[in-house]
Amino acid sequence: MPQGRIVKVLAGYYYVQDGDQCWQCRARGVFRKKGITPLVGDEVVYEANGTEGTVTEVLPRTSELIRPPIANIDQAILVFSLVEPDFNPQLLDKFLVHTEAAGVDAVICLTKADLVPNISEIERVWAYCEAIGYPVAVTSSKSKSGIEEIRARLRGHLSVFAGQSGVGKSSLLNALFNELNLETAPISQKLGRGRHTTRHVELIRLPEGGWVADTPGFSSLDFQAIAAGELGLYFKEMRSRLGECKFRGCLHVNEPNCAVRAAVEAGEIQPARYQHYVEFLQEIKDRKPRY
Ligand SMILES: Nc1nc2c(ncn2[C@@H]2O[C@H](COP(=O)(O)OP(=O)(O)OP(=O)(O)O)[C@@H](O)[C@H]2O)c(=O)[nH]1
Ligand SMILES: [Zn+2]
Repeated sequence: MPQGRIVKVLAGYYYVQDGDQCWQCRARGVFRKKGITPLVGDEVVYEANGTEGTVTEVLPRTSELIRPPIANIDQAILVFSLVEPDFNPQLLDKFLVHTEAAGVDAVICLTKADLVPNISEIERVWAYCEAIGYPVAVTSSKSKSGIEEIRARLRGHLSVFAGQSGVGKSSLLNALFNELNLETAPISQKLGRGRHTTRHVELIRLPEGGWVADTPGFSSLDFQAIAAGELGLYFKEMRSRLGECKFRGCLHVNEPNCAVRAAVEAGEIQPARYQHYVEFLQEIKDRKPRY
C-alpha cells in the first residue's frame, strides 16, 4: 500500500504527497472513533481510488505541535530580528524552552542584518547566541545574505519557523523560495494588533529534500504544561549538570551546593540565561491552575 505525507488539510480533505503526486484524500471514519486526527506532517498509508484517495493508517509520530497543529517536526528555525523589533534574549530563551520541551532541534536565525550599521553589534548578539550552544545564522532578506546557510540547514528536516510578529519570517521564506511570494505587510501595520498575515498550515517540499511549514509555530508561549522541576532540563547547558546538585529536586535558586549556581559563578553558564531561568521558574510557580 502506498505511503505519503499529509501536506495540507482543507475542508475535510487531506492532501497526501507521494513523490511528485499529491492525492486528495478522505480519512477513514475509524480514525474519529479512535480519537485520531490526522495532522499536517503525518506519514500515512493511503489507498488511491481514481482521482481521490483514502487515508487508511497514520504512522507513529516523532513529535506533535499543538499550535500550529503539525506532526513530525524535527527542527524549529527561531527567527529573531536584530532590530525592528530589537533582539530579545528573554523571548529567545522562552522559545528555546519550548523547542527543548517538544523534543525539537533549534536553529537561531538573526534577521534584518542590513538594518544594523555596526558590525560589532551583530557580533555581540551572535556571540551571545552561539555561547548557548545552538547553531546561529545571520541573515538579511533584503540583501539576501545568509539565505543559503538557512537553506542548507533545512535540507533533510521537517522544519517550522517561529518568532514574534514582524521579525521577518515571511520575508525569509520568500527569499528562500522566491516563487512562493508569501504575503508580507509593513511592520507598522502589524505590530500592536497581533495580526498574522499567515493563516493556514501547509508543508512546502524542498527540491533538495525536506519540508518546511509555511506558517509560524509556537504562537502560545505560556508555561502551562511545564512543571517547575522540569524547567532546568530545557536549558541545554544546565541539563548536563543537574545530577551534580547536592539535593535531589534542587531548583537551583537558594539551595546549598547547587551545581548550576556554581557553573554560573564560574562563568560557564551565561548570567542572562540563568536570570531567565529564575524568571521562568517564578512564572511557573505563580501560575494559576487552569480549570
Ligand atoms: N530591511 C529589512 N527589512 C525586513 C527584513 N525582513 C523583513 N523585513 C521587513 O519587516 C517587516 C515584517 O516582515 P515579515 O516578513 O512580514 O514578518 P513576519 O515575521 O512574517 O510577521 P508576521 O506575519 O506578523 O508573523 C516587513 O516590512 C518586511 O519588509 C530584512 O532582512 N531587512
Ligand atoms: Zn541545583
